[in-house]
Amino acid sequence: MTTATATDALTVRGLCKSFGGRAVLSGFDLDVAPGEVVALLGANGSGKSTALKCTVGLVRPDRGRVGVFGTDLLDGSRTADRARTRVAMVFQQIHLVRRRSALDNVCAGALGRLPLHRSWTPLAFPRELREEAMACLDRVGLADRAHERVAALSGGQQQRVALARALCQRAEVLLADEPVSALDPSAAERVMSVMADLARTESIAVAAVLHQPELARRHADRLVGLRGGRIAFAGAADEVTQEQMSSLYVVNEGVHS
Ligand SMILES: Nc1ncnc2c1ncn2[C@@H]1O[C@H](COP(=O)(O)OP(=O)(O)OP(=O)(O)O)[C@@H](O)[C@H]1O
Repeated sequence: MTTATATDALTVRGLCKSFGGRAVLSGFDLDVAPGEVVALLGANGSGKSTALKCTVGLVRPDRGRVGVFGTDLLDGSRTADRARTRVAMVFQQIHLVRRRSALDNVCAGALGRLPLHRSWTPLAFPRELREEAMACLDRVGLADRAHERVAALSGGQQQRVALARALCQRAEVLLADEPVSALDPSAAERVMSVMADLARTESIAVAAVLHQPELARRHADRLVGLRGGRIAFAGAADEVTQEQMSSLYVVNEGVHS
């Protein structure tokens, strides 16, 4: 059992989830500190996405606890809802409004923290917010594309817009589900570099599901391996052995794919 420290941004304990009586997650634990990048690795069907979705509340776990800076995220309270706004999620299939500009999409990241008494339309985003969004785009190297429609950007650029949107949300925890799986190697490298740089410079706690072990080793501080819904290993990126890594991808009768 892992022990949470006062500095952890994200603390996950004992998550369990079954679908149709079949256990897909059995006792998942995770701690991520501000500024730290943790990569979740594992074969298809090992439970990585379910672990992230349970963590953010998109899937209700059967058991377990999720804490964000000490607040229980799953207890259904208003405090939990507020704590959830500190968490952003980035997916493989990029959830941006394709016909809107990159800048509008980034501004939309702030909707959760804007006053609720007026409904914001892209034209009404306040000037300060547009400036902040522009600074976020600049942080991911896309200030010069701010006014282009998202549909006109490449997959890697769109994923960087998604990261800028998380920045504009002022997220302190970022969960990324296969953020680079659809990208070519050089775009994947760039997106991971940007994500790791944001983690370190903005003190964001990042947990990312990755399918590329070497990319994970290069950009993550720690690696967590999942096999058949259980943690197979967890350790510093430079200490996890090649054998441990390879063991995740061995065809195994216990793994659901
Ligand atoms: N909503 C659902 N209903 C039923 N089964 C599900 C559901 N979501 C996930 N599963 C099953 O849970 C298991 C784990 O799925 P999950 O998507 O978490 O794995 P993963 O490690 O992320 O896989 P991949 O690398 O292929 O994305 C799989 O066998 C999957 O079919």
